[in-house]
Amino acid sequence: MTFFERLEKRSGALDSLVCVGLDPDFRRHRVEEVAPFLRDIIAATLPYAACYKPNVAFFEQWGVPGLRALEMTLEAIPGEVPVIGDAKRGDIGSTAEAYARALFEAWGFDAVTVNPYLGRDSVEPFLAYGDRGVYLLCRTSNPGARDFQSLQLADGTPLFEYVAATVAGWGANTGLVVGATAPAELARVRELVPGLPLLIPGVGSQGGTPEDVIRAAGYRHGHVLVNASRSILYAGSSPGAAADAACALRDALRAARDGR
Ligand SMILES: O=C(O)c1cc(=O)[nH]c(=O)n1[C@@H]1O[C@H](COP(=O)(O)O)[C@@H](O)[C@H]1O
Repeated sequence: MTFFERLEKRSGALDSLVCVGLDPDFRRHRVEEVAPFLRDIIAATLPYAACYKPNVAFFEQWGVPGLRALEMTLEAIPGEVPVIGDAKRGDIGSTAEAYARALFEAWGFDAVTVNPYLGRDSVEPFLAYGDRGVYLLCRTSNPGARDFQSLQLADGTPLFEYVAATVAGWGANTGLVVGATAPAELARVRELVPGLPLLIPGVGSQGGTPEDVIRAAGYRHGHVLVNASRSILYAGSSPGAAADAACALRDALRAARDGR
């Protein structure tokens, strides 16, 4: 099964669009606490998590001990649960090949985030792993997204729309990253490329809402995946609080679908 088939299956079985972001905060933990902390978070949030998304930067910040914590964290995720390695790589083809080997083979991620700024040849080494998923940055959730991504081409098309339409033809295993903080842009992308799976970060701590996301993107298992990291991990001081936050996000997304 491909990544997107696995994601659709789990998302459907749980009726959950929630992706739990695993981004441990260096202000809150010593490195040796990270793996046990995340192991408890994973155990508690499993009933609600269609997917997990460790952002590798949050492990790399501790150097080699942080990478060991990532290894132990990945071991704590049951095999049937898809895992996205968020690394936002983007480089010339030969280097991209090394990045793809690192993320897919050494780390064993089921999907990755990739920055398509360098163009098609920089993404192809990732696409070559046909059973894995490749989420390409399209319209990010941060304020600076407007600096480049909203610039208009000569015919008036914003760059992020051009990216969406272009990468749609790059392979069967591509998806797009579109932030929850820009619902109008999210709706536009959904309209332009209805068949492409979307990874939607930016709810919770960055201010995006489940209602806006579902109104803009629709509710479809495997095709809409909504990530929250800090607002789940640090919802309270116990894994139970993280579970409650993940459950609440799942329920808010369902309620938005059902018009409740
Ligand atoms: O690719 C991503 O996941 C991503 C893209 C984007 O546009 N915005 C964004 O916040 N992210 C990631 O999603 C996570 C959001 O974390 P929280 O704001 O704590 O929920 C972080 O790991 C970000 O790096």
